[in-house]
Order: sequence, then C-alpha cells, then structure tokens
Amino acid sequence: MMTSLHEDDWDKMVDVNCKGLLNGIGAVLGGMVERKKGHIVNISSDSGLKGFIGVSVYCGTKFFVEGVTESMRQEVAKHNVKVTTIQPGFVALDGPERAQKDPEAFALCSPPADLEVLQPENIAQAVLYAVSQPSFVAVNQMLVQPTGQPL
Ligand SMILES: NC(=O)C1=CN([C@@H]2O[C@H](COP(=O)(O)OP(=O)(O)OC[C@H]3O[C@@H](n4cnc5c(N)ncnc54)[C@H](OP(=O)(O)O)[C@@H]3O)[C@@H](O)[C@H]2O)C=CC1
Ligand SMILES: N[C@@H](C=O)C(=O)O
Repeated sequence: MMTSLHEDDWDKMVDVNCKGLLNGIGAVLGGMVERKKGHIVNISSDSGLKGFIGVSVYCGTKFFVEGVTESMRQEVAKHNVKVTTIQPGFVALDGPERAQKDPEAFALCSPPADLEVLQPENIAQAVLYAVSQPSFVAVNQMLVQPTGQPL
C-alpha cells in the first residue's frame, strides 16, 4: 500500500521495470534500425492498463512500459521495426510475491483461490503469435487474462 512507504521496493521496481526496460531497448534498437528489421516485445501487464489496489507503484511502472512502447512504436515504424506490448493477467508464478512484505497489499492483490490462472506458456504463445506475423502485420498489443478475471 502507498501508506506503507516501502521506499526500497519502489526503487527496485522502478530500476527493474522502468530502467531495465530502457536498457534492454537501448541495447538492441540501434542495430534494428540500421538493419531496417526488428521486433521488440515488452512484457507489460493488465496493471499497465488499469490501476489495481495494493500495487500502486508496480502499476505505475507498467503504465511507464505502455507509454514508452506506444511512443517508440510510432518513432521506429518507418525503420520497419515493430514494438509489441503483451499484457498478462495473473500468471501461475510469484507475481503477488512482490507485495509480500506488505500483508495488507498481499491479501488484496492475490488471485482468488478458485481462479484458474494463466501458465507461463500461455504468455510464451502470445509472444510467438506476435513475432510470427508477416512483415506488413503488426500485433501491437495483446491483453491475455484468465477467463475468470477480465478487466
Ligand atoms: N507473474 C504474473 O502474474 C505477471 C507478471 N507480469 C510481468 O511479467 C514479467 C515477468 O514476471 P515474473 O516471471 O512473474 O517475475 P519474476 O519475479 O518471477 O521474474 C523476474 C525476472 O526478472 C529478473 N530480474 C529481476 N531483477 C533483475 C535485475 N536487477 N537484473 C536483471 N534481471 C532481473 C529475474 O532474474 P533472476 O531470476 O535472476 O532473479 C527474473 O528472471 C515481469 O515484467 C512482470 O511484471 C505481468 C503480469 C502478470
Ligand atoms: N497482472 C498482475 C497480476 O495479475 C501482475 O502484473 O503481476
């Protein structure tokens, strides 16, 4: 929760989710533009489209992913470089662990026990679909959520 002021967590989330994204893009974009060919897939979240209680800073970092991706897509399209965001909902990994230090937030952002959550391979398949389209087809965004938990 914002009121818990876990400043160390804020730093880590901003470093990994925002600066990590920029560092990753920075490492490959120049070469793609030079070759006039490439595809960057950024892993966002449904938390990049809507704020969720208990994970404010995480949501903020995912809105950052969405903003950067949407802007750069328009910048690099003329170089034949595609940029996709995948927006997963709950995946059977340790997503809610990010709020574990904060029991109130952890309870609020954990999936309901009876929800059939996504498996990592469901997201891998989305990435594969996006990158296997012909060059004139751009899958710019994919929101992939458990059927039982739509936005
Ligand atoms: N799990 C979920 O329900 C959802 C996840 N997402 C997004 O999917 C992505 C992956 O999430 P998930 O697999 O759950 O996350 P995990 O925390 O399980 O994995 C995160 C990955 O990031 C790496 N990492 C963390 N910090 C650093 C760092 N400082 N430098 C380099 N690598 C680092 C970790 O490496 P290492 O193993 O070496 O620590 C790990 O491979 C994230 O962007 C997340 O926001 C989106 C929606 C839902
Ligand atoms: N979408 C969130 C979990 O469902 C996340 O990004 O972890």
